[in-house]
Amino acid sequence: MDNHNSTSDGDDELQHLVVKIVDGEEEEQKPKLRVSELSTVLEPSGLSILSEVSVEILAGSIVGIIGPSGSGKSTFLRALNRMWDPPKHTVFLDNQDIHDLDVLSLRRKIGMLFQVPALFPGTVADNIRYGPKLTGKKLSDDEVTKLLALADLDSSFANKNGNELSVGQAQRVALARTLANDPEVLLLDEPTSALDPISTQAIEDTILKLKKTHKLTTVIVSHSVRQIQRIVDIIYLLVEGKIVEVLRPDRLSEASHPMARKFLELS
Ligand SMILES: Nc1ncnc2c1ncn2[C@@H]1O[C@H](COP(=O)(O)OP(=O)(O)OP(=O)(O)O)[C@@H](O)[C@H]1O
Repeated sequence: MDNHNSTSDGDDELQHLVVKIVDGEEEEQKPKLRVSELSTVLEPSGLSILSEVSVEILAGSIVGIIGPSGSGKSTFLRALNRMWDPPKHTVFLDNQDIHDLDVLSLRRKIGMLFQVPALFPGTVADNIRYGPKLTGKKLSDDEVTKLLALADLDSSFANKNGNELSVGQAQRVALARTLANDPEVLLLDEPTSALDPISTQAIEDTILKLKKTHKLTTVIVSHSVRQIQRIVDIIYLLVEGKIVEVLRPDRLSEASHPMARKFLELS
């Protein structure tokens, strides 16, 4: 771990900072996710992707992960809901080791959205109903409409086929489909990098709305430093598999790690 900004459990200064940023008050907030000394080594090559990453993600906060290409951002994000299986005792949801949860229910609690939406064959409504159906729940037309509205789509989309949609519309449907599972945490892996500005804004607005209305915890990986500054409460800067800086969005220019400075200058 570099000395710039430690993220270890004992770092009172960081916790203080995070609590203030998220709430605007000095109120104690519980960590929703805790990552403890997460290291990921690829076998058999021995390539190290993540190295002793320790962070706390507070309930109801929006956390941004930025860093150069190949620094391990997606791997970190995927480890949080076992799309990439982390070692045991390294990732905790509400203080419970995620390995102690059934993987499907974990992924319902921790939903994920990728760079390019992949809709299932069928209508938009079929896609949105898919997750709840797996647990025996059939969403009503009204519930589908509400989920569409949450992702800034009107009810006329419900009967459209996935292949009639633009990428931006499909991404909003993918978001509504993820939200249909009523997740507690949303993982977003460069969710708007393939989208036009209007769809990008719709996704950003939805993320901010969900924070207010549902106190949803969100972790977003983005190459857009501006996007990160627009929506997140706290930024983790990942370089070569290590968190090298923890920064407030309005203080990004204060990054001191040389790689971090270079990355920010070039972004
Ligand atoms: N399954 C895999 N097999 C081999 N190498 C992998 C695998 N997954 C990731 N890597 C390597 O691990 C490193 C980190 O990858 P990761 O996708 O997490 O980085 P990233 O920061 O998200 O990159 P980008 O910004 O380009 O998406 C890269 O060098 C990548 O090539």
